[in-house]
Amino acid sequence: MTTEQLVKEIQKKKSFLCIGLDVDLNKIPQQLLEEEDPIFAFNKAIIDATHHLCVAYKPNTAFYEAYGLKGWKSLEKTIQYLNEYYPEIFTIADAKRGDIGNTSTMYAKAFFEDLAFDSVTVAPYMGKDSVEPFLAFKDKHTIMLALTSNAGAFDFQTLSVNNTELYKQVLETSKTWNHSENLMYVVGATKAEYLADIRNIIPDSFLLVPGVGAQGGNLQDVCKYGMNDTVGLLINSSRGIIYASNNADFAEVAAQKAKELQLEMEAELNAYFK
Ligand SMILES: O=C(O)c1cc(=O)[nH]c(=O)n1[C@@H]1O[C@H](COP(=O)(O)O)[C@@H](O)[C@H]1O
Repeated sequence: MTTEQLVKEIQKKKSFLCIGLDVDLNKIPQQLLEEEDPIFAFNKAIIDATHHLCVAYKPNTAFYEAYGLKGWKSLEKTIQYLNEYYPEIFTIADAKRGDIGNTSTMYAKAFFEDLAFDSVTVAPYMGKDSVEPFLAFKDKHTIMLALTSNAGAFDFQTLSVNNTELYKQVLETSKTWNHSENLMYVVGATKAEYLADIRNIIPDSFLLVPGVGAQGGNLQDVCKYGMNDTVGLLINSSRGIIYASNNADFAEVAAQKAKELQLEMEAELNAYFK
């Protein structure tokens, strides 16, 4: 999917919501455990109930890898279902990969070719040759960690290097890489006040912003500092939406939660583009 197609979808739905499909069998309605593939059954119900309110889904691969072959199969069925029935939706494999170039190429093939995701998250720690193999794929997007939502973000990401903070150096340097137009960046919603500085370095890039809902990030603050003329934001909530109920009405209640966020996003879009 191209960035232009993503922006069109945001404008059409008045939403830049990304729903995280982080499925934990201990948290889903227990009657689903009788299904042949409980993870896929859960995802399908959530997707069917919420697809009109969001523009992206982000399965975090950890929640699938934890269940071995069965989990990987559920991930494959989920992305195939999305690509077949909701091809307008932007898909993110949250895998946080990155390795020597030769290995990164295989990671890129796994997520972009075999599973056919639109994007994958990567870690920048191994540098240019670990990220460029992902960037080489046309109309695919590589979402690199910049400033993450967790407390440990302050262990390394904000340390001073070259008289700047490491995450800022990561942003600056990554702009010089081949096909850097295929980069997006992760900035945690819990770090909204840093977005003004971040926008000075990467004014036009899309940002994936996780951390509203369960982690306490504030949507309005993220929009205030992070929105740009093409919106430039995908705000993710996982647990806050998919586990809003663990009764038979889970999909319906998830849709209500998604609708609440969509309405807040619509208000932000109306204010910015008035
Ligand atoms: O790359 C991510 O998506 C990510 C980066 C980050 O800084 N913080 C963060 O929470 N995430 C992911 O975003 C999701 C957040 O989930 P909730 O806290 O349940 O909304 C999880 O899949 C995290 O792994």
